[in-house]
Amino acid sequence: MFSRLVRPTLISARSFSTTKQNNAKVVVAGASGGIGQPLSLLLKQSPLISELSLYDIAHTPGVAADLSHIETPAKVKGFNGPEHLKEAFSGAEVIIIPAGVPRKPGMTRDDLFNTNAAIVRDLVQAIAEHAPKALIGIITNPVNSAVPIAAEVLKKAGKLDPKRLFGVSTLDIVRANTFIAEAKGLNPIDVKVPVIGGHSGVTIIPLISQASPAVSFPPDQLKALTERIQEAGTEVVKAKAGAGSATLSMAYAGARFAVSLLRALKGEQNIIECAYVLSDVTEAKYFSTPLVLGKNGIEKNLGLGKLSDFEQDLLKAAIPELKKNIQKGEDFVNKK
Ligand SMILES: NC(=O)c1ccc[n+]([C@@H]2O[C@H](COP(=O)([O-])OP(=O)(O)OC[C@H]3O[C@@H](n4cnc5c(N)ncnc54)[C@H](O)[C@@H]3O)[C@@H](O)[C@H]2O)c1
Ligand SMILES: O=C(O)C[C@H](O)C(=O)O
Repeated sequence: MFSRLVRPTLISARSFSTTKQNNAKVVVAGASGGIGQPLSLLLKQSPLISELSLYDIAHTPGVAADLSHIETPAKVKGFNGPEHLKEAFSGAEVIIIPAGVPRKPGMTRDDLFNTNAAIVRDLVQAIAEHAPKALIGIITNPVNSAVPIAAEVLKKAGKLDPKRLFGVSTLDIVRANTFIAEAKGLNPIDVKVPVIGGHSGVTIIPLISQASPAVSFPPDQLKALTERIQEAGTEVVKAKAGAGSATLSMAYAGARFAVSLLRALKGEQNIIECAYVLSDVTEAKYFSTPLVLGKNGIEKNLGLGKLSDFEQDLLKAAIPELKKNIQKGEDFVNKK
């Protein structure tokens, strides 16, 4: 089934005029940041977007003015500060949230909770008020807790539609594709590796046994590759040495995910992405698996597929950590 994973083409500036267009308003919340800026740049190139709404608490007018000169149809508008949330969010079909602080060396994603939980809560509260039908993609870490926070806020507002809320784990898939392609001398464009679970350390579960094309590795190499995929975010944090975490690869992954949502909204069939969503596939209430996307968000959850013994053990290790992260997010909204 994973051969049907679809990789979007991020269309270059001049090719848009012959391509079918859409009228979607897309919001990037956190648009001035390390992820927000390149993500907005990539989205500005999509013919599926008629309005690109850039929201942040700093620097948005400059980012919007800059991007607005690019010769593609998407109209760019910048909104600075919470008093503009209504205008920024109203009528949006897709809202992608990369707002919040990134890690420094030595930190875990969970160490970001104290700062980022409130940011996600407040932005999602504004979505509940101004764009309750939007498809929401949460990039902000810790994703494992941020998505439960968003769900609880939406639930309290009577606006939760579990089919429309996603934690963006696409970067894990992008990395798995890249690393497996490198190891086997393949073109990464042809490689599709599902990555399930959550988005931190042991909760990231690459399903290399389900890769397309089929690949196999001796046990020690399989373990090393799996651990590299699980720790790839830390690899970037260390390399950036205090200047943040992955931004450019995340912008690519975020654009890939947003474009997949838009293509599905437009009625394209067989759009499949893994994402961290409300789920009854495992004991963890939120879990990432491959999803068929459609006009209303999740059309079908494709579940785990057949796991190898090695992957079963990864799943066992992930569940307690996921449950803890989920509880922490829910408690943040409900036990104040
Ligand atoms: N899901 C993933 O795979 C993944 C990958 C990389 C990074 N991340 C996470 O994405 C987040 C952003 O990373 P970054 O490198 O872009 O950080 P950054 O500090 O460069 O940018 C964050 C932006 O958020 C803005 N912001 C802060 N509070 C806001 C609010 N209340 N409303 C709107 N905007 C607000 C800031 O002004 C800034 O422009 C971090 O939490 C990071 O851990 C997730
Ligand atoms: O590692 C981080 O803190 C950022 C992100 O979650 C990543 O996987 O790159």
